[in-house]
Amino acid sequence: EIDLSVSWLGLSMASPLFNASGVMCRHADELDRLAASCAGAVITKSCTLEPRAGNPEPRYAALPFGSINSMGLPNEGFRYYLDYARRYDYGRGKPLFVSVSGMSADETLTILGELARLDLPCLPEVNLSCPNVPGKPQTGYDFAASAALLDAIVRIYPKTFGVKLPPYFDPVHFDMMADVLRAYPTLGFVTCINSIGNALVVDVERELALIRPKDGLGGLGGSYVLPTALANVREFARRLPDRHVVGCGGVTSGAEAFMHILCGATVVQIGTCLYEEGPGAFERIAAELSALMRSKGYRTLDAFRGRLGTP
Ligand SMILES: O=C1NC(=O)NC(C(=O)O)N1
Repeated sequence: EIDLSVSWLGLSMASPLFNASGVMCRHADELDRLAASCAGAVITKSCTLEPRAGNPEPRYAALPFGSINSMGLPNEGFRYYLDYARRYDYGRGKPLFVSVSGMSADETLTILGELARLDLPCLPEVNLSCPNVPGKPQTGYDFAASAALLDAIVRIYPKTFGVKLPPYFDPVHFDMMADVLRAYPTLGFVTCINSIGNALVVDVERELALIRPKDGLGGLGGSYVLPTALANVREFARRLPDRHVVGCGGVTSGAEAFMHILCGATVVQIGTCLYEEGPGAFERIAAELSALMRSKGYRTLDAFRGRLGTP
């Protein structure tokens, strides 16, 4: 029988699939719905110190092959998510991840300090890559700022944590960011990728950008980003063999989840497809993945994880 389970970072998951931060995870009822679905884990919307309404609408648009968004970190504030993490039923076997995206390094450190004090079984995913707060650069594209933040984080957060990375597009940048990340032994996982930032989609008939923030600039998600996501998964998995890579980007089917795992992903997050299809996507994609594995004679994910070859 096909076994889709994953054991990693002291966690065990019945399915390698869960939501990408930002999708169906801003409010407690959404998070509960994810926990009740076939998702193998749950991650919260990136939180900031104070609640945020986010950017003016329209700020999300579905596209023929994915999505564009400039939400601007709308969230209930970190205390809301820490409270959810306090009340969460870890016994049901679905890990909880808390995404953290302070509006400054200090905010991120304050949030992580509070999280450390609670000493809960949840793990932080520190978002280094939100492209949608006007005037706020993606930390992940500034290697010195990333190192400085990580230096400060490991001083106040003693446990295992992860980071959400933006996509990189040059081997030199894969090398430079991997060199930064390698220096932090408690960095247990890197999530590749966040949306491809600052894309522009045009409505020809109305001669308008599709979304309002930043005059139409927003993060690209969905099928458009799959090849870039796979490259980032494979390149970071190669460079950080003793850490886990969480694959994210362009997963709409079992075959695409298979691709991410073949490229080295331990587990896989689903964003745009979840937003458009709903939590039934987890069951469908898991069933498709199982069927594909069966057709190839693989019984477990370990049988093919990281085994992508070159012709
Ligand atoms: O990290 C993020 N990535 C995105 O694509 N959008 C959200 C956001 O805008 O809040 N944040």
